[in-house]
Amino acid sequence: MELSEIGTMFQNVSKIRGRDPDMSLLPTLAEMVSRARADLRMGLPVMIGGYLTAAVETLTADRLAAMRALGQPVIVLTERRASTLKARAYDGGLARVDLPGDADLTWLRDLADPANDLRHPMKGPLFTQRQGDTTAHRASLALAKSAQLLPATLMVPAPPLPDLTQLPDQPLLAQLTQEAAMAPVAAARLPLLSAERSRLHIFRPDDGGAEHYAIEIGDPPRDSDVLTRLHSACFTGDVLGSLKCDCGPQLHAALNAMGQAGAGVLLYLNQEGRGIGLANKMRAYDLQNQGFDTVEANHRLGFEDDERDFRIGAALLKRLGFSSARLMTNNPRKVAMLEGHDIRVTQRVPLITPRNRFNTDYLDTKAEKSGHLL
Ligand SMILES: Nc1nc2c(ncn2[C@@H]2O[C@H](COP(=O)(O)OP(=O)(O)OP(=O)(O)O)[C@@H](O)[C@H]2O)c(=O)[nH]1
Ligand SMILES: [Zn+2]
Repeated sequence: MELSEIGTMFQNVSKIRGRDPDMSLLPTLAEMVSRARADLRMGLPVMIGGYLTAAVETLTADRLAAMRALGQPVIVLTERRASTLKARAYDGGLARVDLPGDADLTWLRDLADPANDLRHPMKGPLFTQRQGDTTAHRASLALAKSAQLLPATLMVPAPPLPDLTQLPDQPLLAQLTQEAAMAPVAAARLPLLSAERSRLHIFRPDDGGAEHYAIEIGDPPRDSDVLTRLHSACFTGDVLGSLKCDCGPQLHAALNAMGQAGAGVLLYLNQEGRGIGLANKMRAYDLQNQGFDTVEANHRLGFEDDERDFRIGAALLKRLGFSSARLMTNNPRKVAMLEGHDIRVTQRVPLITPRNRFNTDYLDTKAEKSGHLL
């Protein structure tokens, strides 16, 4: 669906309702996408282009039957998941698998979720499609990921259904890759153990995504290369003190260093599990208990190694008025990203924390596969 058609669609809706609303009261594309995320998480299908689309993870048996009644559905998987399942991905990054006539909800869920891969390895033969436009299918996976669901959807061509969220495929894809604008919402003084002179700032993106935080220690001059940490949320490490990763110790080491220096900015980005969300991170941990490393586990779930959008860090620093940083990290990608988005990194400050028997393999994998300097 073209952008111009969205306007027509809205006009039709207003005609149905028998009034002529001010267009500014109707949802924008960004708002429709945010609504669609919530729909998929609840198990409600959405329309993407000409396809009725449901997330496999939240699909119910009734809705599976109803989708089958409309035609031949396809299961859309990322190439990562497809390669684990030995399904051919002809579409560059994704595979469209024909839903077999006898497949039930359990079969479908096992296709999306690798939890039982080792127990029931054979899912096939899987027949994948190779012709036609895949824009809507690509958009469906991007939407599922942004809803922090498993990247697996069920799609079937269908006429528009009233009351379902309707999204145009190409604009949806563009919207999901666009950088969100960050608005400051509130800030207040917050004395910390590591630094009594601290402020917590809350930022809200304009795309309905998660809020992010900045902890400003002291009063760093805006023209200085401020001591900076980009920290990604880790509920297990930051809050529970998990021994499986280095997040908790890194968080506190960074705050302590800033406290001692008397100035710094710690950006707390709500990108749990390298952007896949806590539920998927726990799925990844379950796979790690089955013997896969942190990168392999992400791939088996259908994700890339790292699904974070690091542009957010640069956007927040700029919002706070900084243009250069001394960055506390072992991850060269964070340095490259900031430099690529107009933040000069004058120094990389290593942030090495102690190893233990639960995190040592994880740290080795970060060094070997993700390029961390440990
Ligand atoms: N998917 C996944 N995420 C994990 C796992 N272990 C930790 N994480 C997440 O990884 C992220 C770690 O973030 P950071 O410490 O900011 O980043 P980093 O890439 O390790 O780089 P550094 O700046 O060197 O620490 C957090 O979002 C954690 O929740 C795992 O096994 N799987
Ligand atoms: Zn962690």
